[in-house]
Amino acid sequence: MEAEIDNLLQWAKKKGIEINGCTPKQLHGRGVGIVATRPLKANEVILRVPTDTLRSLANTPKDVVASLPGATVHAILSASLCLDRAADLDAWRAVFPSKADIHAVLPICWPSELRALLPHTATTLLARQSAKFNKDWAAVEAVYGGDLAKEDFLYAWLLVNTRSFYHTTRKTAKLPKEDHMVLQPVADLFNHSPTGWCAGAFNEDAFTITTQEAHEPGQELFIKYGSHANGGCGDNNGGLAYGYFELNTKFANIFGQLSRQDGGYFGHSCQNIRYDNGVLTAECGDGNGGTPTSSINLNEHICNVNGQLEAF
Ligand SMILES: C[S@@+](CC[C@H](N)C(=O)[O-])C[C@H]1O[C@@H](n2cnc3c(N)ncnc32)[C@H](O)[C@@H]1O
Repeated sequence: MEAEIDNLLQWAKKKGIEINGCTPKQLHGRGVGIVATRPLKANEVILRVPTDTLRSLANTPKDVVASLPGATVHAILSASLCLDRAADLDAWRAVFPSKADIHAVLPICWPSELRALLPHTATTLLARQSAKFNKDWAAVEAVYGGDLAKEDFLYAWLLVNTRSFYHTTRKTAKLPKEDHMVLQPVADLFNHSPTGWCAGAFNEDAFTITTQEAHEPGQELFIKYGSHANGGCGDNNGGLAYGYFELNTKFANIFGQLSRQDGGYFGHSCQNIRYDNGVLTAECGDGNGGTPTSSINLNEHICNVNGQLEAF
């Protein structure tokens, strides 16, 4: 894997992806992750991925998008990943987990006798995920069935599922949350930790990842993943607990549009903030002097996980 990582770093440099004080590394039990190569302080930008290197709906070949009207962005990005056989992608593809790795860890690929051992909550989520995949495959098979095998589409679909980020631009701010899904070479190598994570942020030009605390050389750097639409709320075990968090830390104002984002602090640039029947509404500055009214349905982003409110 060392040669593949060196190759990826050279490719990334050519693409304008800046990596500072850290490098991808094969880690026991976690595939590839990112580790510090020198002492890092808090607030250092360790990765900058220019917007034009993201794989998004906007830069998917127009013929692929046009051939799949009404398909989810997840389906379109996955089909495009399968159909794109350009050698330019080889450096990135070489560090993907293999099909065998994906099959080993993701229950959607497991035989039914193994799936039967899953706890109830996981079975519910898996049923939702399988339904979403089947719908996406039906849309793609109808157009590309002669060219794409279901197994290859599933592999690409699961890569998108486990490696995509949410990224909003002025153009996409008003689209549904799922339409903000993008793939980000190199950023997709950060593993997840629920604590001690680095912060991701984006603007029109780039996506950046910044340390929030000091790291020693060799220490792994993590980010904190959000959930996908096909994740959603888990089941609970009964009983009541008091769940609380500050909405301001979970939602952002993106060019006048309320959006789900950790550390978003929408309250800094929105006013007349109100809440009615699950919907948060406010007048939010759009950066052009306007303050359009924006609403977001909190039920789509907050759930009760075993008595604790969680945003996803
Ligand atoms: C965005 S990728 C991260 C890079 C990945 N490790 C790789 O080799 O390409 C997400 C996948 O990494 C793995 N992963 C992420 N965080 C992890 C952790 N804390 N421990 C173990 N595996 C993790 C899971 O398989 C997850 O689906």
